[in-house]
Amino acid sequence: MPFCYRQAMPDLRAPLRLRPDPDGTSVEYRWIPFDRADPRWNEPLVDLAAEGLLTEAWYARTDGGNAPYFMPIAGAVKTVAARASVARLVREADAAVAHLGLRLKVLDAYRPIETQAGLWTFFEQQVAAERPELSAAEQEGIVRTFVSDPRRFDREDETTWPIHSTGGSVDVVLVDAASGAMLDHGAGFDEAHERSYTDHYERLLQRGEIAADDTRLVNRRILVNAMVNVGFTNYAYEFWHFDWGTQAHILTLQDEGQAGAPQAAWYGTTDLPEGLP
Ligand SMILES: C[C@@H](N)C(=O)N[C@H](C)C(=O)O
Repeated sequence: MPFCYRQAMPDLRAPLRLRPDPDGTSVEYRWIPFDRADPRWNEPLVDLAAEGLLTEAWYARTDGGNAPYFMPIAGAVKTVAARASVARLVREADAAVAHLGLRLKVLDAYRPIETQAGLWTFFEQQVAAERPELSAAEQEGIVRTFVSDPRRFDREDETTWPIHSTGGSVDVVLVDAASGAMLDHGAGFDEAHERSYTDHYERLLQRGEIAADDTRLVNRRILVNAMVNVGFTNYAYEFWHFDWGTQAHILTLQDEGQAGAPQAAWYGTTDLPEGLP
């Protein structure tokens, strides 16, 4: 049974947790240890589409429709794959939004290092072009907020493993079940802007700048509450990013001060099995 405060009938429209440090950026998870004795350590990656989930391999798209990239990212895989238990939990979250006429759609999960490097380069170039007044260190701080750093990756060094290379991280959005159209979450997927911070619209509501029924606020609440209720943690700077079993998952549980939370991650870096393109 995964560690979580699962509610039988969660209020999917409940307000979201606010980041404790609204000025902080990015999360340093690499010092969280791994438990290689955990039975889930060797759990296989599975194709999420074959598991009945809606998927769209955003980074592999060749039709130019994958903003903010508008082109495929190097090494992107066509299969949206995640660890078997992660697939099961996403299915549970998907079922929890069905009564609202909604589905979850997974845009990325397991990610090869080459793709992680391609994303890092994209954000480096974007931030440099948009924020030339910032120092190189300040620019890197923004890049780190939106992408895990792949540059020191070493299979033998567990402090260098980007979370998406473990199959325990998933990037998820809500879509209308009938039309398949992506809902308005108030920011685009992978949009490097404060609008993407999960609590952005909660803060606007607190300041009286939006109404309590604002679609962007409500959609974001439904997505995050559905995923968190089955055991995922959300990355505070990306409304779409969720973890289970990764170093970021453990770090977030610790930051939230959850008593009895696991102390070590159970998914390490892995490879796509042969047969999954
Ligand atoms: C690039 C974005 N979709 C993402 O996955 N960011 C997280 C923080 C990561 O790269 O680990």
